[in-house]
Amino acid sequence: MPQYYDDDDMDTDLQDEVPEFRDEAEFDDYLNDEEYQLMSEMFPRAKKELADYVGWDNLSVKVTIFDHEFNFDEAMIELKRSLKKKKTEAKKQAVSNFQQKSPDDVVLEAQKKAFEDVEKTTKGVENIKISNPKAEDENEQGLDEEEDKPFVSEPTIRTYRKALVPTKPKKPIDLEDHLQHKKPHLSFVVLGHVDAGKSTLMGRLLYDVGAVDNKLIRKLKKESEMIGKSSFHLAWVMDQTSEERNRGVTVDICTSDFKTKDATFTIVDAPGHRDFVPNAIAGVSQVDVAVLSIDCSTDAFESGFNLDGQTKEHTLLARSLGVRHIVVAMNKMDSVDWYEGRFEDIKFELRNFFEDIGIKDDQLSWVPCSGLTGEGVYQKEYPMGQTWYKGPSLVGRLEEVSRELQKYSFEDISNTPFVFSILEVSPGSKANEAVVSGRVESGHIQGGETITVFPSEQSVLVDQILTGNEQTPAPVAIKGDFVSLKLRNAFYDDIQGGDLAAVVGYDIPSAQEFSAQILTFNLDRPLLPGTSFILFRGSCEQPARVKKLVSVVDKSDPTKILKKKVRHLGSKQAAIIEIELVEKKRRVPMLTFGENKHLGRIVLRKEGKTIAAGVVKALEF
Ligand SMILES: Nc1nc2c(ncn2[C@@H]2O[C@H](COP(=O)(O)OP(=O)(O)OP(=O)(O)O)[C@@H](O)[C@H]2O)c(=O)[nH]1
Repeated sequence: MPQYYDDDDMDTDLQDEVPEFRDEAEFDDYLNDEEYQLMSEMFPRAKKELADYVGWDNLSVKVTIFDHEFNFDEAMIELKRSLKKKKTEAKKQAVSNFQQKSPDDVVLEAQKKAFEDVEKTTKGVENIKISNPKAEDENEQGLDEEEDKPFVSEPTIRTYRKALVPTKPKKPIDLEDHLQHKKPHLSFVVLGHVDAGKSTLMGRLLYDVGAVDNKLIRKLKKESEMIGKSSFHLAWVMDQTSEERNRGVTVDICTSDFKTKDATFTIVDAPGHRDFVPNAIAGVSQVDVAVLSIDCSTDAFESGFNLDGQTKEHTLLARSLGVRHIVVAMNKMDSVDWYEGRFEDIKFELRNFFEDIGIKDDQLSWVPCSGLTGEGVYQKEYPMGQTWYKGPSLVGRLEEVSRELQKYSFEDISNTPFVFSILEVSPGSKANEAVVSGRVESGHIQGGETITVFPSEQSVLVDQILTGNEQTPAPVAIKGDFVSLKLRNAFYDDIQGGDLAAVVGYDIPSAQEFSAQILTFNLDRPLLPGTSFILFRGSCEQPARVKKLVSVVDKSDPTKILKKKVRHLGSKQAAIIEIELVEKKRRVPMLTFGENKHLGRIVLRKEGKTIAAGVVKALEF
């Protein structure tokens, strides 16, 4: 059984339960339609009113409102009488935190922009006619559920002649021999709270492994000293070395490659908004490993981890999207004099959370380090005072993980069809050329082979494979590699970030509707048929809505149906649902989880919050 369902509880304060009902969902079910409607209106108001109180949970609040026959004021008086007010200290901290721009604000802003950008992103697809201007207007309105009506008409797509017969590589290689001699390759994303030191850590890492030269460092140091923030020069390295990509979709991903004696690496980064959750999703969905930067300085962990839960959300997403290993960089240890107690306390708390969401100990590594001073990052020795940690440095651990994860299976790579996720497309030097960059999702490809790009279904010739920051030609690209493919016979206009490509003979269908197995997160409002949300699949994000709630299933055994005829879904329920994409200007190529473990994963977000994660079960049921 897939292991992606979990029993997480993001809000530790909200755990007490009233005995008559096992959970909130059971209570919601008990209400009749009229009561349910009233509760949906009152409950969000009640939550707002109780924001300064501790010790309540969703169920007890709902039951109290119910017991008071929906007399809101009376219910509030009773609840407040029985609850404790938050301590002033905690409140002060929360106030100062919320004075900053919250990640959700950033998300909402960006999602609004995403909708405004819909036209821009589809520009260049001149062959698609939009024959419902009303729907276009509606779509620009943004996130309002009412506005997310599907377009009535189907798009008209230019048709291409799809190749049916594969072409042979120009210079065939001995794949088995190649795999035996190839250094393992690992792609990873860096996650963590705002100011957790992610950029500084990656800058230090790239500098220490020799991926950036002294000249650049000197230049950045001078620039950062000029603004009185000399420590920032390391944080700027990542932006300078990343190959910035303007992919015409709503999130940007850039990659930085580096190599050591034992392995090659790709850092997948989302510049501009490193703490912007949709970017984190896009980044996480491209990688096997996440480096989670934790700020170990005094009090920082407590505010970052417990208050706004961003570290928690990132981690939960990493797990939902199938990340196989998390290296926890216990960062800024220099600021607490490498005190072992601090390391252990934070590790203890984090470990409990990881356990709760189903991440096992052998999927985790813990490395004390300092991005600023460099100890624990690559080869710089720990200071004298640090005698308690004997393990590898951050890079050393990443090398080990790359070996553990990338035990190449010749059969797997040679027998599975080549599938490629396109992140960016740019025109080539000639009229019928295009260069697509992205990740090999399965199989392998060589120059001279023909592939088909979906959804346009144009068959194109792979002229050259280019890899690394320098874009040097390579004889082959295999599963997990980040490469650029120089294509011939391509209509550049009709390829976009989010498209998929596959070897001739392997068709990738486009779906407007599909069924999915999901697990809901903590919900403010129940998920109903018609609820609109943003669907994330890899780097692709699309407005979508719930078409039908099919069944509630057992979390630990999703084949076990607990309930049919579902009217709504509450928090932390596992369910089978039907999803409909409402943006019909361009079709979306989809693969099920059974066909591809990476591309078959989805995340559902609404109003800046992740509401569910899951897998695609079947297309066009
Ligand atoms: N003492 C100490 N300070 C650090 C370390 N790493 C980063 N900092 C400081 O922490 C602050 C944030 O560092 P960044 O690298 O910008 O953090 P970030 O997570 O990339 O920040 P955002 O991109 O804003 O999310 C800066 O003032 C850094 O100088 C470290 O290892 N030790």
